[in-house]
Order: sequence, then C-alpha cells, then structure tokens
Amino acid sequence: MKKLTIRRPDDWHLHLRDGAVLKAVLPYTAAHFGRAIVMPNLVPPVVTCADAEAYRRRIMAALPEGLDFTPLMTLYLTEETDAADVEAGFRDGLVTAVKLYPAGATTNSQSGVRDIARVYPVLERMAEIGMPLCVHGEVTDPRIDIFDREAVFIETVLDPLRRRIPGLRVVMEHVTTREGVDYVRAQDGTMGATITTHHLMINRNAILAGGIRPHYYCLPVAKREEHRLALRRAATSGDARFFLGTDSAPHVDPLKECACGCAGIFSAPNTLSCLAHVFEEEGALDRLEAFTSLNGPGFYRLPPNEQHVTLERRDAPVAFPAKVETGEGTVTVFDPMTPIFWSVSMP
Ligand SMILES: NC(=O)N[C@@H](CC(=O)O)C(=O)O
Ligand SMILES: [Zn+2]
Ligand SMILES: [Zn+2]
Repeated sequence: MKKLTIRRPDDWHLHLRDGAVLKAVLPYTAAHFGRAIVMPNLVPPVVTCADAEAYRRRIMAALPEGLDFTPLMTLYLTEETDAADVEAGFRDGLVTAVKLYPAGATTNSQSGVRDIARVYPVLERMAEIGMPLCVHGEVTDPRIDIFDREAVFIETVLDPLRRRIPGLRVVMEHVTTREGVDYVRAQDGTMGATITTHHLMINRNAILAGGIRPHYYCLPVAKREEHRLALRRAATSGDARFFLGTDSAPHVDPLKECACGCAGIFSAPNTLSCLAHVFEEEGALDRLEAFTSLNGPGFYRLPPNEQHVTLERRDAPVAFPAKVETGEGTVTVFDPMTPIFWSVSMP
C-alpha cells in the first residue's frame, strides 16, 4: 500500500453554482480543498464587488459546520466593468481575480466580452495592481471548428493581449491543447494555466465513440489523444506555471441528458483520487503536490495551505457516488472509466 501526505490542495477553477445546488456540491470541495477560485458565471453573473460579497456570504452560509474552506471570489468581466470597483475589491481582499469570457463561449457567458479593446482600460488597471485575469480561451466565431477554438484564441486574442499589456498576470483556464501548453511554456512567470482532472483522463472518444455520452461533454471540449498526453506532460512536469483547476461544473441531469445538453463535468467528489491515479500512471507522484498545492499559491502570491491531506492506495477500488442529489435534481459524478484505488483523508 502506498501512502502520500501532501499540503492540502486548492482548486484554482471551480463552479459552485447557487441555492440548492451550491449546498449539495460545496461539501465535496470543502472536504479536500482549502481554497477555490469560484467562477462568477451565475445567472445573473457576479459583476460587481457587491455581487461578489453577497455570493461569498451565500457560499459561507452553505458551508457545513466544521469544514475549513475559503472561497476566492472572482468578478465576471463585462464591457461595462468599472475599473475602480475592481481595484477596490482587489485591494481590500474581497476579490482575487477577474474572469474573461468571450461572449457566447460557454455556459452563462452571454454577458461576456464581444470586443476585447473595450476592456483594455480595466485590464491595464489590473496589470498596474498585480491582479490576475482568468481567461476562458476559446473564440466563438461559428466559422472556426470547435476543436480549433482554443488554438485560434491564442493566436488572435491572447497573444495580442499579452503583447499589448505584458505586465498583466494571465491564467489560461482549463487548457486542453498541445498548442496551449506550448504557448504557456514560452511565456514568463506572468502567465499560468489551469488543467482539469478530466482533461488528463479522457480524450474526445469518451464523448463520441460507441454512443454519445453527455456527461463527458464540457468546454473546452476534450481533444485528440495527443493533446491529452501533452496535458499530462505539463501537469506532471513540476513546471510552476501549471496548476490544478478542476472546472468541476455541476448541471442537473435533465440539463445534460437532452437534445442540447449543457457543457460541464462534475468531478469534485473524486477529483483528487483520480489525480493520484494519473500521477501514479505517469510515475510522478512526487510532483503531485506541486500541481495541486504549491504552484497555484505561487502564481496567486498566497501561502500554501498549512493543513495536509493523505492519499492512500487501497488494495480494492474506492467507491464514489455515481450521482449527488441536490434538491433540484441529481448531478452525475465524473466517471473515470477505470477503477480508482486512491482514498483521501485529512490526518
Ligand atoms: N467547463 C464547462 O463545460 N462549463 C462551465 C463553464 C466553463 O468553465 O467554461 C460551466 O459553468 O458549466
Ligand atoms: Zn470556461
Ligand atoms: Zn469553468
């Protein structure tokens, strides 16, 4: 039996939703993770500091007694975002980052940015104060093939943005391609990238081969195997620019299992166990802690968590719930399609 104790991880990209779903999913993240960057794509989105403060309170109210968890709040960037509000929220510690969604790119992104030039003043202010920008890196042009949208975004939006505001600290969220990994590697320490657990485990066959499986559909959509392997090399490399963002994104089953299903994979309950499995497969268990618990705080200029978690390799596969009941319907948990032997506990 193998046993591994690491600093308690953080999740640098997480959807907690609101109301009954928030209450149902939050305990899974808070059981393992010390902090999480909480995505602002509610309906309506979390745009102002007042919105973020109200959402933070709802998260803390939903947190079960005895669990120690800090939500790191983000603001949803719109073309009307007020730079002074953003700066005030960052300076008093209420908000940690701003999130850029190209309008229409993903779940609840209708109020996102259409013309990036219109948000340059806010981004310039963020560069001045050292506030990170989290980016959903896909173009939305219907002429661009969905599997190419990340690579085209890098070329046509991200790289010009980096050149225009080189001091801006940018996180390319849920990177899914070799091009994305290579781009981040070619940048300096002002650039980071989150990688999800599921993109390390599945390629696009999971969604489409042998039947259409909506619970493997997320955005950016999983790509070819060569890209999954590039992500694995990046995550297990120890390179400080790559860190865990699970992008755990619950949608109730009727919204996934239908003619036009929502994008998002709910992985919070088994994500750490799955990651230990991936790092074991790669012979890189000694680098798991960097990916889950050290590189992210390094980028966000926060201390690593003081607590630790223990991962233990069991002789028999560990059981996870297949579905979580939320009161608004069930949410299906990510199925890694392979037995997972790693259990998680807090010493
Ligand atoms: N990743 C997803 O497929 N979905 C996310 C949005 C996002 O992170 O793009 C969601 O909010 O459901
Ligand atoms: Zn996204
Ligand atoms: Zn997301």
